[in-house]
Amino acid sequence: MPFEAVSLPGKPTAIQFGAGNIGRGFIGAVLSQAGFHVVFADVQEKIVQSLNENGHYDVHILNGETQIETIGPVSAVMSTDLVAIENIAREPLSIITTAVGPNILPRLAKPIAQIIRTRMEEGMGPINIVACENLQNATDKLREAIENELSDEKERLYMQDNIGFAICSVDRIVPPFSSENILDVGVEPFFEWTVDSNSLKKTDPDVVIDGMHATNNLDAYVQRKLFTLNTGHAITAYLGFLKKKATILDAISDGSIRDTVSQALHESGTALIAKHHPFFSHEEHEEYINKTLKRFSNHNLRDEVSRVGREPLRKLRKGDRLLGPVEMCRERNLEHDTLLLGVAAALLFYPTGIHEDKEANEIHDRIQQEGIEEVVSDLTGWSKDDVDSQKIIQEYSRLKSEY
Ligand SMILES: NC(=O)C1=CN([C@@H]2O[C@H](COP(=O)(O)OP(=O)(O)OC[C@H]3O[C@@H](n4cnc5c(N)ncnc54)[C@H](O)[C@@H]3O)[C@@H](O)[C@H]2O)C=CC1
Ligand SMILES: O=P(O)(O)OC[C@H]1O[C@](O)(CO)[C@@H](O)[C@@H]1O
Repeated sequence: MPFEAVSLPGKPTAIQFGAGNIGRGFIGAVLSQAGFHVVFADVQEKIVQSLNENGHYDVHILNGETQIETIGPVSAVMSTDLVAIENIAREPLSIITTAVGPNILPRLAKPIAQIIRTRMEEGMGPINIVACENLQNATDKLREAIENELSDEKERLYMQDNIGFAICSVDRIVPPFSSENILDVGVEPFFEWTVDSNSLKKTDPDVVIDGMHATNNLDAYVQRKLFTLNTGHAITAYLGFLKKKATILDAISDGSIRDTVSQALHESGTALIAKHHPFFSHEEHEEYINKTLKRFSNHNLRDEVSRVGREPLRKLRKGDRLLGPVEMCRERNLEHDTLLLGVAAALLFYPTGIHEDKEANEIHDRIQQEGIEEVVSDLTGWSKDDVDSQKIIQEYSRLKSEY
């Protein structure tokens, strides 16, 4: 069934691809509260239909008290419906955001290329695109995919002059939430959305977005978040899984897991401070680590270790939350044994039943078929006799026999 996004006179439009946890619980909510008419583009017909029928939804701030923010007016289209997408392109659009998952991101190239093409044909002015995914340089990857989707040099030149592609760091824990209304979301109180100010184009209408912080030092923010919050979260999930803990709260409440995660974050932190000095001081970073550990201990969130550990192959990519801080430490000759333990724990993540994970299965099968040495060497790019490869394998064997 086709869905039309209704235009609201006087309000600038924002398209948010992905009406999931982060889409509704964070980015869509910030944009709506900043004065945009938010049009969600998703592939789930049920969600799209509900958004159009209700025109709003509730964000429950999970802080132990009843705090609800109603977000609206909003509407939605199917991201596969290129006619509906084209119609939004003609609106007073100023920003496109995404939160669909790094593996899905390239699929947005087609609808976004359609928006760019339509705006070029209509002689319309600049807009900005910000991919809000847990992936370094996600927006750059999206831009490459869009570039390949465009038909000719004229479209590419229009894109170069009129489309701002800004990378960002997106930080708010939004686990799945159960409520009578499928649109409602439950979020932690904390949020931080930081966008690269150097890449933003001036748009018309130009709206100052409260809740979006623009900086010209984005790399430092991205790495601080990815190599602290996400590194700590992932290691908590993988160690929690091994100790049969269901949730992040259960896992972080285990003293030995907490100590290990804290140690890993201090290893990563030492490298972050060294790399981004004087952007972070020791004192500030210590506070950031403590705040992160506190966020994992939020008694009002039910965040399963299976969700936080999901897609371990992606999390084990070079530059991501596990090997990223390890490389930073290796480059500087800094201690990183606990981070290597985290890598070993990720290799043992193997949830079954309703939590089964394709990537975890793939790792498991590859280790069975090729052996742990081969898999470690392939993922890390290090030789089999590299001292860190050996350490990962030792930790892997130890954890495997212990749990
Ligand atoms: N949930 C969280 O706490 C946080 C998530 N992130 C990142 O945000 C991104 C989204 O994560 P979540 O919201 O948790 O996932 P989610 O699974 O709740 O939402 C993803 C949404 O994308 C939609 N989708 C899938 N294919 C699509 C397509 N082709 N076009 C349009 N929509 C499509 C899905 O139907 C779903 O509604 C990920 O990159 C994640 O790493 C970042 C920070 C926090
Ligand atoms: O969304 P991903 O990249 O699979 O990883 C889960 C992580 O993302 C978050 O959802 C938010 O940053 C965290 O809860 C967790 O660290």
